[in-house]
Amino acid sequence: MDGPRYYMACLDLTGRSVLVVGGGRVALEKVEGLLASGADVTVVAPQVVPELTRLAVTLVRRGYRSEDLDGRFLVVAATSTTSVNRRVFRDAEARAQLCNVVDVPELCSFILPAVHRHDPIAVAVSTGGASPALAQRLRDEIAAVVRPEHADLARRLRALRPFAQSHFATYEERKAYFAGLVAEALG
Ligand SMILES: C[C@@]1(CC(=O)O)C2=NC(=C\c3[nH]c(c(CCC(=O)O)c3CC(=O)O)Cc3[nH]c(c(CC(=O)O)c3CCC(=O)O)/C=C3\N/C(=C\2)[C@@H](CCC(=O)O)[C@]3(C)CC(=O)O)/[C@H]1CCC(=O)O
Ligand SMILES: NC(=O)c1ccc[n+]([C@@H]2O[C@H](COP(=O)([O-])OP(=O)(O)OC[C@H]3O[C@@H](n4cnc5c(N)ncnc54)[C@H](O)[C@@H]3O)[C@@H](O)[C@H]2O)c1
Repeated sequence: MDGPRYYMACLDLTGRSVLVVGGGRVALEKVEGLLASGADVTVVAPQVVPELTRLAVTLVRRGYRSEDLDGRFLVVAATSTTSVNRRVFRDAEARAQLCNVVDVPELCSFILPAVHRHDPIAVAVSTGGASPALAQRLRDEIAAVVRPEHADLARRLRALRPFAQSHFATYEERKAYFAGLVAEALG
């Protein structure tokens, strides 16, 4: 059976408050990804792996409570207890907050793609939940297409944006200018 047709987006988590429920290896992996995106991370779990205590997160060492969701932009749950994961999802849905329960797509309002970063470029592949193993394989193949000159070009084009805004009067002119520069650089 086909799953949902997911809406693809890039979230700006800089300085935004994110809750991670659970403090095991899987939670650690998610926390590292969230911190790398600039999120302000709170972890709630009775037990946490030692690595988590060395990261710049707020640790709350007890079981999850509904009010832990207060003020969060989104929540990721990675506990080993299905009833807790279910409760987090139900609470998040009731508050219209984004929720990912790791590896349980029916308890997710968003799922995670396989990602390759070559800043500022990011390649993300989702199979819509059909196969994470296939998503990883495709991610690696597509990542090989993204070369250092693409990242350099992206940086140079970004630097030209203020000039284009002030120099060209219309959207059409700016579009033609940037398309021309990309074609000139890459053929
Ligand atoms: C891409 C990645 C991103 C990330 O997690 O950051 C990610 N899973 C990764 C790895 C991975 N996960 C699994 C394996 C074993 C091989 C396999 O089963 O294929 C491997 C491979 C490995 O471990 O190397 C098992 C698995 N995963 C899900 C289920 C449930 C199910 O299938 O129903 C099961 C079965 C559990 C079981 O059998 O018990 C569900 C989800 N996993 C997703 C994402 C979402 C859909 C992504 C998409 O659209 O493709 C979704 C729906 C929800 C979510 O978790 O967001 C990350 C790679 C990170 C990287 O390499 O950078
Ligand atoms: N380990 C893996 O490779 C792997 C891979 C994919 C998925 N998973 C699944 O992901 C989940 C987490 O895996 P893990 O290896 O990190 O598990 P783990 O057992 O090491 O960690 C579970 C964490 O959940 C916390 N927890 C338990 N009850 C809680 C509650 N009421 N409130 C808040 N936190 C609570 C525990 O304190 C612990 O920190 C499991 O369901 C597992 O099946 C594991």
